[in-house]
Amino acid sequence: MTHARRTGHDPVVSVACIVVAAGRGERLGEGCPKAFVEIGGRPLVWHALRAASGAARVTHVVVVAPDGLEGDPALAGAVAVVRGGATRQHSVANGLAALPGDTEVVLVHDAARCLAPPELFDAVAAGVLSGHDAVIPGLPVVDTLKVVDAAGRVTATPDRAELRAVQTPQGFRRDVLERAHAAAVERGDTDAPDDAALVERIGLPVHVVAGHPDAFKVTRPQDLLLAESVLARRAASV
Ligand SMILES: Nc1ccn([C@@H]2O[C@H](COP(=O)(O)OP(=O)(O)OP(=O)(O)O)[C@@H](O)[C@H]2O)c(=O)n1
Ligand SMILES: C[C@](O)(CO)[C@H](O)COP(=O)(O)O
Repeated sequence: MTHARRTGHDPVVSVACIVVAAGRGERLGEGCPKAFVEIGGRPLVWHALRAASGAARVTHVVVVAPDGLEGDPALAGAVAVVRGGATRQHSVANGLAALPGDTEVVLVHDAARCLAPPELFDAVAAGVLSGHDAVIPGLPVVDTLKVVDAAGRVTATPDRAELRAVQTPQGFRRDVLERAHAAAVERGDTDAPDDAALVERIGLPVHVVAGHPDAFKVTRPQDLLLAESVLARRAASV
């Protein structure tokens, strides 16, 4: 995990993955940081780190951890562990500051999307290595979405065919992501919904590739049941 590997493209390209794991998990309500809630007997962040490290194109993994948990054994194997910030955006910025110097491509991944498979990391990295500035995985939405005003009135029904539910890992040329975060600081933005939104704000294109159903975000209690069932399905298929 800490060695730059051949990616199929010469010369060797260093692809780092920042796993953000410093959130509180208020919607999950387990009373501890969400990334340290366990499925299959291991913390969510352990599963996320394992998947990122298992991707053929990922050469380094940096974890952004909650205060006081930087030394947790679940994080062994990361090239660096840094402390989280007040928002996801701040946590990613802390991870960016800790990247190995030779990093050219950065993937940013939510520990909460703990079951995203290694192939998804590779597909996103491949998109950046093929020349895109920013690549994100997305799935078609299954519900009809409405735009609603403050009074609860529907103001629009967007065409579902044009919408995607986006996931992580999201991949970027390192210089692009650093520029996007620096511009956010200059504008005073502190809580971007995702990193792609910051790249959009500096006017650069973001390319969408196929997402994966297992890359869902553990957000509410029922998501833990789904995660356990995905692990059981995987165990049954080996
Ligand atoms: N200050 C923060 C906030 C979020 N995250 C990370 O960003 C990812 C996506 O965030 P989310 O699912 O919203 O996690 P929480 O903020 O923990 O959830 P909640 O909003 O329910 O408290 C998670 O892996 C989370 O650990 C982070 O590293 N630092
Ligand atoms: C980054 C993300 O997972 C993309 O879907 C999502 O925006 C995180 O949102 P949250 O509000 O932090 O759960």
